[in-house]
Amino acid sequence: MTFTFPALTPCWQALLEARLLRDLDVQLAQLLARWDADESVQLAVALTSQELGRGHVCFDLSTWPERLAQWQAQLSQAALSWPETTVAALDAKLQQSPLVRVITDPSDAEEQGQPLTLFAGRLYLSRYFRFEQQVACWLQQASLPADNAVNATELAAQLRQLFTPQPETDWQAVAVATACEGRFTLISGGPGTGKTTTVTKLLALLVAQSEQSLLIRLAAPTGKAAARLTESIAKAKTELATQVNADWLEGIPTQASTLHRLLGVIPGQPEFRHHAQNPLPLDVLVVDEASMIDLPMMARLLAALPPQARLILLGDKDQLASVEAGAVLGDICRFVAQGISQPQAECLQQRTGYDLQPYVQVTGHPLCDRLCLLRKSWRFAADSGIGKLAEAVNNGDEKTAQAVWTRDYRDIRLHSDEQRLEMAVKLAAEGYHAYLALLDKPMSAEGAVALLQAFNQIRLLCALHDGPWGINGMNQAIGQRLQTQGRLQMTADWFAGRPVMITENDYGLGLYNGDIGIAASDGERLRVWFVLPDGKAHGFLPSRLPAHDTAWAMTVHKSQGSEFTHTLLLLPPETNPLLTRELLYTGITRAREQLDLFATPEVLALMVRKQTERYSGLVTMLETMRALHDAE
Ligand SMILES: Nc1ncnc2c1ncn2[C@@H]1O[C@H](COP(=O)(O)OP(=O)(O)OP(=O)(O)O)[C@@H](O)[C@H]1O
Repeated sequence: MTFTFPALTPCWQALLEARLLRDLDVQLAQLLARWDADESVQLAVALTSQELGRGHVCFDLSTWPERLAQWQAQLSQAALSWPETTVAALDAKLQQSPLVRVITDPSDAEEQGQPLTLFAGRLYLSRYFRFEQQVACWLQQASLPADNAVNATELAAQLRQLFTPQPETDWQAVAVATACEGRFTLISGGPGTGKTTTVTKLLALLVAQSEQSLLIRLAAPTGKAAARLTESIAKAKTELATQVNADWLEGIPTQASTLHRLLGVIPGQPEFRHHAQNPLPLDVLVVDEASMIDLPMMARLLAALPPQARLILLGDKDQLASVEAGAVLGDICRFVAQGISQPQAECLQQRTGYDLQPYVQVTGHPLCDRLCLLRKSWRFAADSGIGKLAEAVNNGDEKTAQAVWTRDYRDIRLHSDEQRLEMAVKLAAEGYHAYLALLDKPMSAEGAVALLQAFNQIRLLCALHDGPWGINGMNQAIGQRLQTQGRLQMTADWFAGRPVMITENDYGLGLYNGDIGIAASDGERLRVWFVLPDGKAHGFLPSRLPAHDTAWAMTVHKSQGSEFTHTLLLLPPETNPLLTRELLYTGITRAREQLDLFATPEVLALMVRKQTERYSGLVTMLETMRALHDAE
């Protein structure tokens, strides 16, 4: 049976034509209109679909009047006839709708088949409500006191072995002491705050304390982030080797995998091989770059953990949230502001010797005791402009973010003049000469490792895809410049020196979204060389590659999980919804030693002010569960 959509009313037609709603949003509303003809309910359905496309988990009803006002301002009066204009009236309509399941207790798992769910003034597609509910229920359980009793005296002694006592609180020691007890720990920190160092010490301690051998797994959301975790864990293990017994380190794996690979992809299906009925075989799971995990992935990951396994999430709460819906790490980290409980402060003081009384709040959620913030960056020295700029942007401190450019820091440069686009092309092309110089002889696997290392020294990051200020325009401009300079011969689609980024996972080839490769001849044929997780380079024929883009320029979103010695960050001259504080902070912190920023002071100021808001109900859900639990 085929379903024919009724003709659109002028109001819907106007919203579509003005691109205030997408076809998909309108079609979903129309499809469900068979069961509820109320127009305000239909508009709420369309908005819920639209919000998902924008990364929000739900439609927050409190934004309804604002949305109607925006529409009103953009549409001709003739097209308008809004049914309900107040939040209370819309809420009441939704509560009565046969399409909507109304939830008051967020742990209520009984399914009634409605496609939409209303909870605490938020309208969800029911599937997304279930994802959020699964995550909240897991976190609620995991924040209860654990029954894995530790030997307190032994633990305190081991912590002293790993951390030399400091005059000020050593947050790394506090994080390790926190994670030694409990099923879940989240460690958030900016670049170079020692997340990998801390987790390596933690794993060494867990190995030392365990009577049986522990099965530990390391993972990250993308191939690139997994490769970086592999690299940094190996480095941290080497640094730790002089400090601890060799057998403590032996149990720590050397390879990290992507979350998709860990969970086991089934080709053509959204579900994974590992789930609640077939849990992952592991005792401890460490996941890095957790800010990139979207809500459905987080729900599936948590469902696949065996009941007694420990989960340690690492990430930077201030970075861009996941591309898909949700901001789970950011949501959880909102509880950091609530401090820690009195018993937790006492326990941590016993273990580490640090006085944490100033952070005690009696009314905090139990989840607060599972969160750790690393506050000191070891990567950026006191005279680092990158560090100062990142800090000012992150704090929303517009004045300092402007003043840093006048302080003669040698590692940051601002280009605001009219010629900045041309300058970005020039600097990027110059920076890429170094890797192109390595193409003068047939490429071997060893040579390709060096080639990719040279390419990773510098990268141009853009906020946008399209237009001259986006990656498409910049990739074209850089290619042309290198060609004019005689560094490249772009005779066809594929040419020696073309860098590409993979944009979809190919499990068969072992290439993942975000992987970077470079085309170079092995003497006989042109191959595209990638460094695989084992650290070795492998050359693929161009025709075999999954979807890819040229990668002299990449978006800030795609650069998450990567760092470059020299980063060029190009921002467009006009305002755009994508220009946010999180994007600016993420772009700046991709730079290890040198940052060239191409932007007007006005756009920078606007970005420092504009924090991303992702609508979700996770925090309210956790608060409600706790209140209901306390009332029992
Ligand atoms: N307590 C410490 N004392 C001295 N150096 C430290 C300390 N903690 C970390 N470092 C050094 O700081 C650098 C960054 O540490 P690490 O890689 O653990 O940070 P990270 O937060 O994981 O970094 P990234 O943001 O790059 O992922 C490393 O060189 C590490 O050796």
